[in-house]
Amino acid sequence: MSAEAMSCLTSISNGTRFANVCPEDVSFGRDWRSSGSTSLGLLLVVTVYIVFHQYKFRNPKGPWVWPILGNMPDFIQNVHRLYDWMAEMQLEHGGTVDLTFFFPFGDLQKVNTARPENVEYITQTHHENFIKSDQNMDLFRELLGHGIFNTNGERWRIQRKIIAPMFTMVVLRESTLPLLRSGLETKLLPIVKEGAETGMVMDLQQILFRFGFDSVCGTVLGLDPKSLAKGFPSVPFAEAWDTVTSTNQERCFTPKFIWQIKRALQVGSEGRFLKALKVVDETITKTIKARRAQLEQGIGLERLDLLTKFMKLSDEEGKSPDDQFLRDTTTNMLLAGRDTVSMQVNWFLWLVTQHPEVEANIVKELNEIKLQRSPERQQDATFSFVELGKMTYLHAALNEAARLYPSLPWDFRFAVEDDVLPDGVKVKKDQGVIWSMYTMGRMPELWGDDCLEFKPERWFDGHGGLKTVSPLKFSAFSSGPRNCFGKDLAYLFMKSVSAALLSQYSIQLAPGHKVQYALSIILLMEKGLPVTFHARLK
Ligand code: HEM
Repeated sequence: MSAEAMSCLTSISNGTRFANVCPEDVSFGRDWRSSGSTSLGLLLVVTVYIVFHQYKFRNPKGPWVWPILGNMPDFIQNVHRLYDWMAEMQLEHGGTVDLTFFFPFGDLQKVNTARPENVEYITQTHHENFIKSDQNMDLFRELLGHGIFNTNGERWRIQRKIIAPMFTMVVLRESTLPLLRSGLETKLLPIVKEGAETGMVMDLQQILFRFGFDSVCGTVLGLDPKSLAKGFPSVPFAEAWDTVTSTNQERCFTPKFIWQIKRALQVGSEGRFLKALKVVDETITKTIKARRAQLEQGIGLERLDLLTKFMKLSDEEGKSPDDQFLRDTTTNMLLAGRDTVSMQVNWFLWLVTQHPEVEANIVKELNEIKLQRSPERQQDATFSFVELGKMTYLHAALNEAARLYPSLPWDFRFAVEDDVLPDGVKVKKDQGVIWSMYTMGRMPELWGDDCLEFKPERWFDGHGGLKTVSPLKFSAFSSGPRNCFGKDLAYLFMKSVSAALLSQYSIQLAPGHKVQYALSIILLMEKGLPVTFHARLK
């Protein structure tokens, strides 16, 4: 190296401007100047882009929107506590936030609200502008077909008209409850009894999932998959159903182009989805065909399951529903009724393990109801329809659990046209709008400063009855024309199961276990609910 070059390097290391020190080293100086101006230019472009981006996508209602990444960095950081993160942001920004995911790859910009007046606008007064769009239907079409959850307009209206009358109190009392009581006596209680006698730790979430699946299959298809049995057997239909629902849910948290590539290549979760869907479809189609053949021979006309009832329907021209309608409707009913109720009971029983005073009140109420029984019915492990109606405290406690841990924490629609929500937030055509039942149950302005506490007493009207609360405040079952018409069935299930268990057993959470929800459309517990059962003294 020349002496001049050496002196140059020394100057650099001394921090002197080497263009002055080495006037002869022209090429070195020119390189530096051109790469310096390139860097400056680049910096300027990036700065202008960021300023423009922040101006165009400025987000007064939500976290900082990163160029390219949108809100993905915050999302990834908070994904393990998604619903609480959302609740914190919504409360901080007056109830509504804007979030943008994968901005450059598609329309994943969402308005997230928890304001009751917005929910009323979306689900009731302007529900025709907020629909289940093609984007929504693409996610679920293979599983739900054109069933009630996955349709709009006339097709939805007709299904609602056909299905809703099948959920009357008479039907629940005459058809659903006997099936439920028999399942409790022959399946769930014997498993729990064995667990209590051996003192083993059992996953209550798993037990409830299996019991929920068998019950809903009985109610909807008139089929008993026997998934809740000693040793928790592997049942292909039950396992396929679990796989189908969990992998289908993954799509909701994955950019469309990614799941569509996986779907085309049939790999990963999409590969598992397709395999499991085949098992589900085959089982349901086989059941439909077998039932139709039986009914045509006049066999089983008295059956009480929904499938048989649908098959017996006929329109003005005497036509009964075709196999595709039956397949889609029964799949939608399985989805509606299984995880929702099982998980609602799961969260409720966990809360009871954490609140001995609530447990004591429930047990007192159940004992008082049992005392009114005739002597020959004293030992019945399950409760009658009339008895379930008397369980006011249990009902209040279940409401309270659904307020804090609604089994559907969010719901969403897409805007047909540009719109403005009552709180002034603009929604663009085709944009997604989410409303959060999880946040609504935790808003001090709706429930008071003690809103995070589990207090069944808040549901009482002061005269021994339960308060009537607007679905825009207690939103777990949604509101408006697309509200949940399975609500009475859900309470029948939740009360029957909880009363049968709590009247006989106290439940204790396994020591050291921390309950945390999973990232899922239905609020599940990430690592189940390990508990022990302890028989109550008679
Ligand atoms: C604790 C249990 C339950 C909860 C928290 C719940 C909650 C909900 C919610 C939030 C919706 C609105 C969904 C949407 O906008 O797409 C809904 C709709 C619906 N639910 Fe439930 N549900 C429960 C149990 C049930 C049960 C047991 C059934 C019957 C088997 C049922 C049948 C339905 C149906 C058919 C709809 C669609 C209504 C429509 O789109 O017109 N639900 N439910």
